[in-house]
Amino acid sequence: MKTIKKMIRVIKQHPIRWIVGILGYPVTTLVARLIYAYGFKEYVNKLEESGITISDIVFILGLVFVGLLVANLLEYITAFLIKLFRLSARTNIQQEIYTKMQHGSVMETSVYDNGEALTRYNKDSDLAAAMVSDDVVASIYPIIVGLGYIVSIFLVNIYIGLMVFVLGTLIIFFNKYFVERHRKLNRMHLHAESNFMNLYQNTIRGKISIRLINAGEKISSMLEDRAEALKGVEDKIGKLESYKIITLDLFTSICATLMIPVACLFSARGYMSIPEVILVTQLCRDIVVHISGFGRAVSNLKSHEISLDRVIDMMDIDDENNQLAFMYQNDSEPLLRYENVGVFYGEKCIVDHVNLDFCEGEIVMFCGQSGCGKTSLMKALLGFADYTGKILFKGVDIRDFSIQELRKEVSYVPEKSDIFEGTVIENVLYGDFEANDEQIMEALSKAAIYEELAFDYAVGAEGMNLSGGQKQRVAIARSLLKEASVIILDEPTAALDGTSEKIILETLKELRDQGKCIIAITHRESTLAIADRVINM
Ligand SMILES: Nc1ncnc2c1ncn2[C@@H]1O[C@H](COP(=O)(O)OP(=O)(O)OP(=O)(O)O)[C@@H](O)[C@H]1O
Repeated sequence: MKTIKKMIRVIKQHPIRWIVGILGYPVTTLVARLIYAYGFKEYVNKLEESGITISDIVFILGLVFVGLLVANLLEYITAFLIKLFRLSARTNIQQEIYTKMQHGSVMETSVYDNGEALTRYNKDSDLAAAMVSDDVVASIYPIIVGLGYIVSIFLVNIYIGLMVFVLGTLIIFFNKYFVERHRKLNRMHLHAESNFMNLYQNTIRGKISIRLINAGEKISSMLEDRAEALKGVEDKIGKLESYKIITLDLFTSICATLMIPVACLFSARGYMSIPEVILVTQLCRDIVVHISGFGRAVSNLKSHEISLDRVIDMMDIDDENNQLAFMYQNDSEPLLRYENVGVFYGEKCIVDHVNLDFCEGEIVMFCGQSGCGKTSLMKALLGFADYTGKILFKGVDIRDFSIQELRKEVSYVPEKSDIFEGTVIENVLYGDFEANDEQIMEALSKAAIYEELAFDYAVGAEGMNLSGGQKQRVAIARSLLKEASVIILDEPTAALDGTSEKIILETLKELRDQGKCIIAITHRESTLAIADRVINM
């Protein structure tokens, strides 16, 4: 029941396509086979009649041919529909994952590091889509078609029908053991794959550091170990599949073969005609194929359910609070107030009982021991860390209005900003995509970067061809482009030379004079010098 509920979540986006695709394919296949069987029977009957003409035979065969053609055409259309469903289901899942990574709570999304998020986005979304489409078709198909065949055998001879039914049920029960083993191994496989991907991603990201500390060999050997672990699980899956072939599949095929002498015996005793023996033999072989297919499909369905669970985990991430904006200015209140605030990462309390006020038109600077929680206090305001107590913006508890609205009012330059692949201008535009050239130039010049980097200078991935100070200044220019009333800067001048620092500090003073609230975290004496207030934590 739980599995069905999970599946419905994906199916409900294209229900018609799914229902027609799932049921249409096996039903039309069954109809095609029945037309064939009926045509075969009629053909044999006619051959046994005296006075049969060529035109009678042509008429029967023609009728069967047209019937088969229509049934096959419908079969292909429904097969196409289910393929279409699979593709759109995968795209929808990926889109939801992508959206959650963008809009889900930062605290929850940070659990998924790069490798894990990528495995879920690429592999799990594909397997989850396969589960609700191909695996369901592959499970229903043998039930509908196989049952149709068993009924046909019952109609020919009830005893052989009963034997086939009992053996088929027995084989399905044996299959259960392999399904469970396969599911366990598949879970291990996904885990091993994520493990490998995580380290692989880290080696790409940290390629410079790895060279600097001469850790290449160590990392390579760790990667090899993880690849080996992955291969180990793949070997186990391969062994299980081979074991299944030489036990269950062999048993299934022996059962089907045994039906031939039994049918011959029935024929010798006069209970069946020779054409019926041929028909039963043929149908028994088909049933074996369907029973094996059913086993494989259920096994895949159960294994792929793990992937569905993994993508649903991500799809269930809560969106960041997006209540309606509810902002008003209460002049008697400070712009920003921390009331008895404690910041937490999970159970870990970083700071507690913090009471602070920040007003318009002032520069407040934080300094204090590394790791004492300066950045965390700012992260709480931006919704990146859990907190207790109250944070008030313009007199209103920030929990009472949307985090998106709040972020419009706050510009934040982290200690290490994200620099994206693209031009300088493209990087700065993240501050305000609507900004015009003049505004961009002003931001670049106030961030002391205007003369140094051309607008269209091509920035490499993660800003690899920019100096530390240039990255910092591009990030500051980006934050200046955003019209915010609070500007928070984490170590804004740490990587700057004296001249650039001077320009940035002038800019901060200018912004303060325009009524902005500037909050900076710094340890640098020359930067602290322009503060109206210094908070020592
Ligand atoms: N995402 C996180 N999960 C768990 N602990 C965290 C997380 N981020 C920071 N911490 C911990 O919170 C504490 C405070 O970190 P924070 O970055 O706020 O310090 P800071 O005062 O800004 O330090 P610095 O001056 O070195 O930047 C540290 O002990 C850090 O290990």
